Amino acid sequence: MSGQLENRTLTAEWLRQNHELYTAATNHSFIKSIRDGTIDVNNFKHWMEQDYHFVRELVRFVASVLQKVPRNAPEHDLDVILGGLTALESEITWFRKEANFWQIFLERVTLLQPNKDYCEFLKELEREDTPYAAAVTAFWLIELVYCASFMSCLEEDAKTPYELVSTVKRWGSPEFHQYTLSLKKLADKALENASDAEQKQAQKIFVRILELELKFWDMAGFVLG
Ligand SMILES: Cc1ncc(CNC=O)c(N)n1
Repeated sequence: MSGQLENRTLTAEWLRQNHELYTAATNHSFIKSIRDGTIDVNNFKHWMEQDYHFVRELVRFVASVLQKVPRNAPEHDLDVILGGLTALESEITWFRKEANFWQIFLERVTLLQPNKDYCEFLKELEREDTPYAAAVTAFWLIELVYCASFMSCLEEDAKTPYELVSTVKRWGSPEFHQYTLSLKKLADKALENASDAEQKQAQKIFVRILELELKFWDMAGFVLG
């Protein structure tokens, strides 16, 4: 019964409608190569240098979501977004530490086109004319793609290399999963209260995020030379 109710939410419906794209974004060959231990370390380093810069733009986006939380929302709603924002601070510290370990020079990275495109899209979402419902739905989905992807690398039969365990735990842990469920609740509540036009806008953004996540993995798993 509760399962049925859950599946009637807009986020669940959109996941069903876009099942193929969602699966492509969460079962990418890059992630599979981590899971089966065959990953080329250069691909991993390549992903990390690009992702660090993406996350810096993500901070600005999450700050914009925080500002859009309705003042009459329960205190808990703001706390969830604030928790997401503070987690990004330790994430940035973690990226720098990892970069040091892998001998990556983060300040020398050239942003590749798929990363630039994604960051540009985040900037659009940061604008005032992107309603809270669309923004919080986007935020949930951005986190969900990483969670669902990296969770698979922690399954019992996964052969994730030891050096990558801290990475996959960052996004694939049960705690991170719980956090994505909290975001999903915020998204569904906001979407329920949104106008038809706002729901349509959020749905478009939903599809765009999945496309951008997929292209981000494609970029990461491909190293020239
Ligand atoms: C491209 C991309 N999508 C989602 C995430 C996960 N959120 C925060 O770290 C990420 N790091 N990078």
